[in-house]
Amino acid sequence: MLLAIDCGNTNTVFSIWDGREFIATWRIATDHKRTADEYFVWLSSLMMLTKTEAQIDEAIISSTVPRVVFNLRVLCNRYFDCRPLVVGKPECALPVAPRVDQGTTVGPDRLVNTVAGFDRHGGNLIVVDFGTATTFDVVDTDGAYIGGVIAPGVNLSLEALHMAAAALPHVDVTKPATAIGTNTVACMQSGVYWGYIGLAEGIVRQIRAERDRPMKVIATGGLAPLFQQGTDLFDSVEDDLTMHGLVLIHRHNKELETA
Ligand SMILES: Nc1ncnc2c1ncn2[C@@H]1O[C@H](COP(=O)(O)OP(=O)(O)O)[C@@H](O)[C@H]1O
Ligand SMILES: CC(C)(COP(=O)(O)O)[C@@H](O)C(=O)NCCC(=O)O
Ligand SMILES: [K+]
Repeated sequence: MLLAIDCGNTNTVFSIWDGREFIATWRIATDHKRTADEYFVWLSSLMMLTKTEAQIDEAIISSTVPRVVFNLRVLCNRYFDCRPLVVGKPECALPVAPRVDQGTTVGPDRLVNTVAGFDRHGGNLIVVDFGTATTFDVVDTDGAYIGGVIAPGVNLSLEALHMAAAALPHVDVTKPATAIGTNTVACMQSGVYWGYIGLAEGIVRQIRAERDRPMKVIATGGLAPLFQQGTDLFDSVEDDLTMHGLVLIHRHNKELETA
C-alpha cells in the first residue's frame, strides 16, 4: 500500500491508499525536529488504535518545508523498506512540466494541486488553497501550472494583527454574523473573514480577465469550508485534493518505470 505524505508549513497529513481508496488519514503538526522514530511511534499507534490493516511498501512525499524531508525519508527507508518519491525532485516526474520563470522552484503542494485539479476538472482552472499561505494556482488548458498568487494566510494575518497592535487580542477565524462588528473581536473577525472573501473574489476576477476565458475555481486547504459559507465563488471544495494529486503522481511515475 501507498503512504502519501503532504507536509505543509502548519500541518502534515499522512494518508494510506490501498489502490482503490484512502483507508486512513491522520494529521500531525509540522515540526522539523520530529525524528523518523517519533513519526513511526505515532503512525503505528494510530494504526493499532483504529485497527487499520496496512502493509505499506511505497511512499510519496510533498513538502513545503524542505527540512522535514530528511526525517520522512528515513521513516520510509527504515520502517517501510522503501524509497519515497519526493515531489519537486528531478527523479519525480510530473504529467506536465510547469511553465514559469527560469529558476523558480514552485511549491510542491501547488504542483500536486494542479495535477489533481486537472484530473478532476480539466484545464483552465484556478485552485485556491487556504493553507498557511493562501495560494492561487492557475492551470492551463493542457494541465500545466502556469503561475498564480501567494497571499498571506488567514491565520497569519490574524496573528500579525495581534502581534503588531497592543490592544488587539488573539482571535480565531470564524464567519461573523454581520460585517459591522460591535466589539473588538467581532471587528477583527469581520476584517479577516470578509477581507479574505473579497481577496479571493477580487483575485479570481483579475485572473479571469487576464486569461479571458471561463475558468472553474476549486478550493482546498484547512479553512476552505469556512470560506465557502460566505461566497459562491467556488465550483467545489475538495479537502482531499492534494492527496488525490499525490496518488496520481505516484501512479504516473510507476507507469514510466514499467514502460
Ligand atoms: N478544521 C479547521 N478549522 C479551523 N482552522 C483550521 C482547520 N484545519 C486547519 N486549520 C487552520 O488552517 C490553516 C491552514 O491549515 P492547513 O491547510 O493544514 O495548512 P498547511 O497545508 O499550510 O499546513 C492553519 O492555520 C490551521 O491551523
Ligand atoms: C506558497 C507556499 C508557502 C504555500 O505553502 P503552505 O501554505 O501549503 O504551507 C508554498 O507553496 C511554497 O513554499 N512555495 C514556494 C514558492 C512558489 O510556489 O512559487
Ligand atoms: K497546503
